[in-house]
Amino acid sequence: MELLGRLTWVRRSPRARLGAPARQFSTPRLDLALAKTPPPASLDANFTCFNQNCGKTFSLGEVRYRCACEKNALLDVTHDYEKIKQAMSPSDWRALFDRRAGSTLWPYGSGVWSKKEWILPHIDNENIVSMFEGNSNLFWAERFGKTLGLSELWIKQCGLSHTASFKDLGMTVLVSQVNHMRKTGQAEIAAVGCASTGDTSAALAAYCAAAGIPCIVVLPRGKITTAQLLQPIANGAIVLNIDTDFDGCMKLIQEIVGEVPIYLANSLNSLRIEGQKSAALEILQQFDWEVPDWVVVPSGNLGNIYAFWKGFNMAFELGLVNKVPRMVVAQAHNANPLYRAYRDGWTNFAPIKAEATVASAIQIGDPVSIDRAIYALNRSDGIVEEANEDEIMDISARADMTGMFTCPHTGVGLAVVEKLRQKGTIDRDDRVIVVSTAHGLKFTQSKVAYHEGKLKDVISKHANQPINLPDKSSALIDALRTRIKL
Ligand SMILES: Cc1ncc(COP(=O)(O)O)c(C=O)c1O
Ligand SMILES: N[C@@H](CCOP(=O)(O)O)C(=O)O
Repeated sequence: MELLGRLTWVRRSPRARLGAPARQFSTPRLDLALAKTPPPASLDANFTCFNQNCGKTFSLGEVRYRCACEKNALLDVTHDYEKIKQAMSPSDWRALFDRRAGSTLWPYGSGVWSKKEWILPHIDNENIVSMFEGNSNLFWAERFGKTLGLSELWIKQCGLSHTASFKDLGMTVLVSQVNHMRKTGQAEIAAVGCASTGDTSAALAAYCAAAGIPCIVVLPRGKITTAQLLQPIANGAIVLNIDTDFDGCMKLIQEIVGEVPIYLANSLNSLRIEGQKSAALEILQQFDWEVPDWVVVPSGNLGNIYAFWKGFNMAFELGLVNKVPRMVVAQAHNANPLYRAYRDGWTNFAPIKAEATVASAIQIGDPVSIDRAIYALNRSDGIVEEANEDEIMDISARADMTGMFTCPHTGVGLAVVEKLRQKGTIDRDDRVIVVSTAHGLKFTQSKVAYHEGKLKDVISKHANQPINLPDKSSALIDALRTRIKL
């Protein structure tokens, strides 16, 4: 059945304006009933060992984060691609996802649950914990792109979300599965817990509060922002401040979930990946299923780069697109274990002691998803690049002066794009997506310090200080004359 539909929220890409043919759509809207299409009964998903030679599988109803094999490998949520292909044609899947996203059809309006069949097909809709996550803005940074010599620089604003970071995407899936397991008696789970640099904890606290499930967050004391600390406090989570760094917190949470019935919510748990991969499918939808050339992801624990690749690759394997983009991991120089391994030709990966960085959420030296990240980079002709503190804050300030309000992690991504453009790795007309992983309003401390010229290792070349004046119009005009031609 060929389905026709009007994409109500696809932007006409610059290529269309530049004369390249953009796909024309018919005007009739898809039948509303289509969007409510129940998942084909045969679709399901399982945990599978990430080690390709193992083959062990486990029910998603099990409390399990790693395989039982001798490698104790991570897991991956796997779907039966043949059954998905048999269920509907690629064009029908595209049309179904397009019709649902952004609608008020529970739970399908969510950017994640509009792809339910590709994420958690088995879960009862009433057990889904969703706050309309996803459907984030894909912003054409036309003016700033020109300063970098790019005609198609786009920002996927995953930080425009319920808790102001991309973590909501994975958390809706994980907390929904926990809710489902508790409601169906599949497992005794007293609470859900995570270690965090501040965004995972914020997302977990919000979704647990929405579900009425107890939440525990383990945080590196003094190393997260005020906004990040306030979120789990406000959502009623048990907030444990530990005198260590994130890597120390990650070690602790893994120890306690092995001893008491607390369910682990870090992206070591592959359920998180399933939700986060939906942002890749959204990018394809927003470009009318055209595949971008580059996707740049600021990275720390390395779950998100794999999630994005997995989303693009699922669409490719299932015939909805004809390729995957080149993936780029962007790291802060002060927390760059993957960059070091890449620079040394993948000969050896060694955890490091991550140093303080303005990109505080990626101050991670011992990433749990190292194998996943390398797997994704090897299958997308991927690149790893880094940016130092001055490069991060300088380009953040330049981007902000074109209307953005970047978090420092977005700054890492932009700085890496600038480097790759300057090297000629990225061409002028390549379509480049930088994933903005959080909202700048969660990270104001570093921005304030930048404009006050108080950041270590940073020259505030674009500092913009407020002018304090008496309440006299003449004083204001005099001050303005020093700034603009009147
Ligand atoms: C704002 C922000 N950006 C980027 C990242 C990196 O994502 P990942 O840990 O999946 O590499 C994180 C968390 O780790 C984050 O909180
Ligand atoms: N930046 C993350 C660190 C943990 O990453 P996760 O993928 O394990 O959740 C955070 O915000 O805590």
